Amino acid sequence: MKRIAIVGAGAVGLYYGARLALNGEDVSFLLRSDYEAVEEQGIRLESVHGDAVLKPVKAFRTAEEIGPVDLIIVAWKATANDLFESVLPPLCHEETQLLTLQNGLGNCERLAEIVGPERVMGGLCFVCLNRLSEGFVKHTAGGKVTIGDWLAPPAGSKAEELVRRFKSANIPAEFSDDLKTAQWRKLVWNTPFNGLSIAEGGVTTDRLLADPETKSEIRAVMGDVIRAARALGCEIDPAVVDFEIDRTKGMDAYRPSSMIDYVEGREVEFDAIWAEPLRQAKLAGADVPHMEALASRIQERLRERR
Ligand SMILES: NC(=O)C1=CN([C@@H]2O[C@H](COP(=O)(O)OP(=O)(O)OC[C@H]3O[C@@H](n4cnc5c(N)ncnc54)[C@H](OP(=O)(O)O)[C@@H]3O)[C@@H](O)[C@H]2O)C=CC1
Ligand SMILES: CC(C)(CO)C(=O)C(=O)O
Repeated sequence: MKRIAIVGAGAVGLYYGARLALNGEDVSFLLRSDYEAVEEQGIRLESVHGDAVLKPVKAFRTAEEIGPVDLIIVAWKATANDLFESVLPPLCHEETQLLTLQNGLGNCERLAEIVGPERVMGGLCFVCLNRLSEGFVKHTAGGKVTIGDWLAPPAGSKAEELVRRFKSANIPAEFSDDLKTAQWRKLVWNTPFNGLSIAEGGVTTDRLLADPETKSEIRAVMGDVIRAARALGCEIDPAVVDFEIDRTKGMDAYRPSSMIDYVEGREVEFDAIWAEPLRQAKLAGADVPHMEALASRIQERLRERR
């Protein structure tokens, strides 16, 4: 059987790791603050796709204790990526594959520097997951994971095989043969909603949509993201703007992951979700004034918080 390690076992890592383990996969979790609770109570999922408990859990405090695995799933915030160089080597053998489920841009590139681009995959999670207490994840909406290879393989996609394993574990998943476009497609949501939830001082998505001014800003930022993607050769249908706004209405008072980090005083994934997309947009010559203004407002909020 193939061994899997979850690096960053928060909302996303606990949820997908537990689903895979419940389907018989050999999953080890690298845990920090949740270690004791998970050892005692296991991982508990309350989910629109069915509640579940994983117990016992293969729980570890260090990568060295886990040892080499066949697949590493990275699900910590991009703000922890500087630790890749120390955490990943003990988990790798010569063919270990890596899947990042992180939001934003720049994560695959960091992994590719360590193991080479052909072993890296990216997954975009169109899902609402919150870790409500240690080892306990609530999954309130959505569920699809779009998985693609960072470097299009000459034959036999690793990502396609992984999609099959995710689906068999009760995780809706689809394969993308264009990971870069899929990443920008995900940013169409994260850039405005995660961003304005911080820029407006820590507010939920229902409040952003209830205010005509912020709602119109959401549309404008989404337009910029789609324009930036196009300048980089990634075509996104502008109809996704209405689709995403309607989908978000169904999430009620949702707290985007970056907004939770902001209100709880933790580091925010600013580089991955705003700075790097903006840098790439400008390099490609895209006119993105709303993305730019939003990034400045977030920086201002983060400065005030210090
Ligand atoms: N939540 C969601 O619905 C979605 C999130 N995403 C993306 O997925 C990624 C993960 O998000 P999410 O699960 O919400 O984040 P969480 O904050 O819930 O989880 C991050 C986890 O990483 C762990 N971690 C951080 N640093 C280390 C370290 N040095 N060693 C071991 N563990 C560490 C944290 O441990 P500790 O608890 O000890 O700090 C925590 O368990 C992000 O990129 C996010 O943008 C994408 C789509 C949806
Ligand atoms: C957009 C969403 C809710 C998943 O669809 C997400 O990525 C987040 O909360 O960060």
